[in-house]
Amino acid sequence: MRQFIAADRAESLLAQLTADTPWRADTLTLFGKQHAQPRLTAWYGDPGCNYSYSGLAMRPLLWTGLLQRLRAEVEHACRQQFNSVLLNYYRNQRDSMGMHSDDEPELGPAPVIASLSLGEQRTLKFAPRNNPQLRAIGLPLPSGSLLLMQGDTQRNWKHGIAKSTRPMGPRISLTFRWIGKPGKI
Ligand SMILES: O=C(O)CCC(=O)C(=O)O
Ligand SMILES: [Fe+2]
Repeated sequence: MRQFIAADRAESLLAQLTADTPWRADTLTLFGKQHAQPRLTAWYGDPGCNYSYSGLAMRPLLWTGLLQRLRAEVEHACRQQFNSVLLNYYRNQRDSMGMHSDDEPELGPAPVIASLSLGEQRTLKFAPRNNPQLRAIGLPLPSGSLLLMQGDTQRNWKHGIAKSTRPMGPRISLTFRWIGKPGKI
């Protein structure tokens, strides 16, 4: 994790993306039950980068100029290509992300995910999946930071963002991914 963009640029990106993104409020089906997703999302990618999780199939929106510029900067910093990005919008302290691993088959055996944080600092909790000797850790993600998850991170850990009782402002995360095209995984 490292500081990637300056605080004032992060603030203006937050404002721009909040206003200009066609945010979705989705309902997930988990074990046959319907749940409103506790945050808003938007999925962008190259044509054909379809992604599905928790019973939700998502077709990508076409890249905007702004997101393409950010993708190029993140690719340069990570020396890694990304063909899609999932945006998460946490409106306040009541929005959250349940504990999960990004281990869908589309992402391949060792997913590389670069996550850019804008706005309110939230803590990404990591909990071990199958090694009881490992302890959960909390990673605070300041505005403008870039987190790279790769290798066995998804295999060995779950991660998520808990609700808070402390009032919090909005946060957007941009999670850049590589989705294997059918037949190329
Ligand atoms: O908002 C975050 O930092 C976490 C996002 C995440 O885990 C995901 O999009 O899979
Ligand atoms: Fe994730």
